[in-house]
Amino acid sequence: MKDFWQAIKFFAHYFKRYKFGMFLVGFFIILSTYLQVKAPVYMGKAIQEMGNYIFLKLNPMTAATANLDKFHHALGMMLLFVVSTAGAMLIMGVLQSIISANSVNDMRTGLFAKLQRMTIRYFDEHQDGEILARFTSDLDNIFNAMNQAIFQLFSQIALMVGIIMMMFQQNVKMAWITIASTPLALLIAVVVVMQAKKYVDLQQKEVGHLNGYINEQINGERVIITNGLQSKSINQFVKHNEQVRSATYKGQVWSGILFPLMSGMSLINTAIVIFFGGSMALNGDLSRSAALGLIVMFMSFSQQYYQPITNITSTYNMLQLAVTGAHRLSEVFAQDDEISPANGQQLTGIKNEVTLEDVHFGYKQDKEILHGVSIDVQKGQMVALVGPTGSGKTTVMNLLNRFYDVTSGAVKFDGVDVREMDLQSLRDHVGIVLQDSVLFSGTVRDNIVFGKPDATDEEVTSAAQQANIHDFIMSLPDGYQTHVDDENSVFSTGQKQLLSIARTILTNPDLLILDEATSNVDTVTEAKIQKAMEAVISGRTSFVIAHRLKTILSADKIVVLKDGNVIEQGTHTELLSEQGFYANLYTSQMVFE
Ligand SMILES: Nc1ncnc2c1ncn2[C@@H]1O[C@H](COP(=O)(O)OP(=O)(O)OP(=O)(O)O)[C@@H](O)[C@H]1O
Repeated sequence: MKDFWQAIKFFAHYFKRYKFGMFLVGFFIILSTYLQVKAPVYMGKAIQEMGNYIFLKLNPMTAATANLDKFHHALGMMLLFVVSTAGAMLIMGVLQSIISANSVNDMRTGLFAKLQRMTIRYFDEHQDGEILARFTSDLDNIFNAMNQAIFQLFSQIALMVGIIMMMFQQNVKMAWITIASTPLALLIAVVVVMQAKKYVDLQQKEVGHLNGYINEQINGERVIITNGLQSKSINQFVKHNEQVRSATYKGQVWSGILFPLMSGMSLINTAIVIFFGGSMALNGDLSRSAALGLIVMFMSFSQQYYQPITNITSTYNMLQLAVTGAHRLSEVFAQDDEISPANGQQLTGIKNEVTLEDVHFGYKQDKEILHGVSIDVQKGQMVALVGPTGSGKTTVMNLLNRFYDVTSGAVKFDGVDVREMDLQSLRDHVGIVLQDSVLFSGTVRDNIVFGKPDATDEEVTSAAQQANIHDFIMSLPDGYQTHVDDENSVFSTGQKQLLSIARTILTNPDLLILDEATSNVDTVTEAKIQKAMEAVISGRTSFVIAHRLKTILSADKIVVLKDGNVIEQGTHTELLSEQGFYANLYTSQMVFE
């Protein structure tokens, strides 16, 4: 129920942007309902007038007075109402399509803009596929429901109320007869819908499992091929697929029986209406032609009356999916934005030093990762962070750029806490080269000038030369204009990092954070990365996460982290002479070199 109200609030938020359109939709719903329920009245009238005409014509005493004027009038009115109903519905359909398409467009833009404002924490805690699903399945479900169910719900409720009112206005007794079977129809509808929902939910769950399985298998294809696990993989897939088939089939059967059941109910109801209408005529309650007109009118009402129940119940699943989608999108919109302090201090550059002062931090409240880390780096110096996997090296980097905030202690630039700084100015002065560098779709040049779009060709070439990637770029068929994207790229992992280094050189950051890419890198590329790193680090305040110790021998300071504590600090020579953890690490690495 909470989800339901949240969905109402969510849709109201977007619909209120289209107040005039919504007003017009409301107007056309009422108009089309009125026209639709009034048409059977004229149909009954036409039949009654035709009956009157026939009775007058058959009687020689009155045959001369018989004419079809009233019949033609009633028939004309019926046609006018039927055509007008179709016209009103057409306009309503166009309006609701416009509102749906625009609202979903607003949602998509709002969602994307929201993602750009969110903290790194959100992206760390949610899988890519999960975030993507907000844009795909959730927005699709919302769009489908808007187009086919939400406005339909309003118009069908209006139609039901309209038919009931019109029936009671025309004949109270016949109205009671027509609606007498409503409780039974509702009971059938609820049972069928609940059963269908059970299997549609199951189907969604099974499709989720199947997609997860496919994803996992595609990612692990190398391991599968290497270990000859193809048949096992297929067998497992067949099992998942069978579960999807079984749930889909049952859901379809239950959803499918709703229409025949309701049509059957509607026909039985029509028979009851004819039976009671007929007996009213036979009992002489009404003239024969009036009774005939009434029967035709209520036959039409009876058929219309079951439409809303059938239509609302058959779109129930669609509405349910839209409520879930709206709930999920509301959750995303409720996430914290990155906070930049009001009137935060502008960072204009590093004059003296960058420091971490007794920093405690944990990604989750109950699990501290860094336990009082203090590091300082003087302007122009290079600090190397080393330590076993999981010791907290990347975490220190995350705090320097304020991806996360410390629990206690502080990260300071020239004595100013990063939490008091304008976030944009901080990020403008910090450059990051990640281990897994990303390429954006575009040309090679676009990828280098990412942080400085107005860079000249000379600047781009110079940055690529310093990063040792110029020659490779020139060997590509279109040079700097070669089109690349992350999935389908001609660049290896190491070359991507070189490109990323060129990108950073171009932005000329005051503080450089570099996570050395050493995995999957051949020795030639490794040597190139080493040279490129030297070029980008030279004279720049920098933090480097080093996996291969020989790349940081010249560091001004090496900080050794273990289990979130700084256990050693000093230059390479100092640490070697200490004969501690670093010395051991270095000696063991040299054995394998
Ligand atoms: N986003 C996160 N949420 C929760 N815990 C995290 C997150 N990122 C890292 N951790 C945990 O924090 C600890 C330190 O991780 P961190 O990535 O800083 O180590 P690292 O020294 O950089 O390791 P590696 O050399 O393997 O990259 C680990 O126990 C890790 O599981």
